Amino acid sequence: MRRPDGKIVLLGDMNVGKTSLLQRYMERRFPDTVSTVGGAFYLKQWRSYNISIWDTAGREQFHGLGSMYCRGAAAVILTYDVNHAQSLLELEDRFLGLTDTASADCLFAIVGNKVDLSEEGPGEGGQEGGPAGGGGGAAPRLPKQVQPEDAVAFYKKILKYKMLDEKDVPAAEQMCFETSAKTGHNVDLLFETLFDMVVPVILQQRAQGPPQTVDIASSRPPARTSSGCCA
Ligand SMILES: Nc1nc2c(ncn2[C@@H]2O[C@H](COP(=O)(O)OP(=O)(O)OP(=O)(O)O)[C@@H](O)[C@H]2O)c(=O)[nH]1
Ligand SMILES: [Mg+2]
Repeated sequence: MRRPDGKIVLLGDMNVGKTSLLQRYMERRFPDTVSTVGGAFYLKQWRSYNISIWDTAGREQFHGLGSMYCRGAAAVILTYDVNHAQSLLELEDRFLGLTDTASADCLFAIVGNKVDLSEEGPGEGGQEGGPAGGGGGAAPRLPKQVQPEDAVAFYKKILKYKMLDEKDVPAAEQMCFETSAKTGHNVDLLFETLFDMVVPVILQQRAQGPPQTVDIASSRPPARTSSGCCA
């Protein structure tokens, strides 16, 4: 099996759409999901690099596994639901600490998912969304509870927590995304922006010594999603 050169990990509360985002990107569809048990990964070839993308369980009972999945990560995608303010608070309270095991150069992306459901968000109708409103059985729109500025403020808190200087890391505006796994809005942009950014981190990790990525040949994640999405 190909050995991954670098690792990206999705973290966030249950139900925010981590599995759906990954399936939208890797399989170009929005299937029904079941709450993830343990974790699962996909392998993505990007240029000449193999990047593993790990989906984790948001459920409290699997919380202890999070720091294991983050070990050596080149990037972490901290995911929340724009229509559910508590999911952003959970990132700070429960998930940020799990990233202590990530690479010292780890990049952080903050992703507000389910914008298709919010009153101000892009509607359904293809990869880049469509007209707002969406008739014909579309779910009723919800008041958006988290604004982009809230995500930017959280990004700045992360820099403080990691004791990083703003000028040494990508700007908050570059690392905060609003997505819809349902319509595909910004999903390619999110993953492909990160892939391009992790390549220098991978090169840096290589220069520092043996990779800290999980050896897929010998690792056994505790369980896979029932969608069986491991590549
Ligand atoms: N409308 C809408 N629904 C979404 C979106 N993303 C996910 N969902 C729905 O939200 C529910 C949870 O999605 P999952 O992808 O399973 O969430 P998760 O973050 O992986 O949850 P855990 O595995 O429990 O941590 C499912 O019913 C999805 O269909 C989105 O962008 N828009
Ligand atoms: Mg999941």
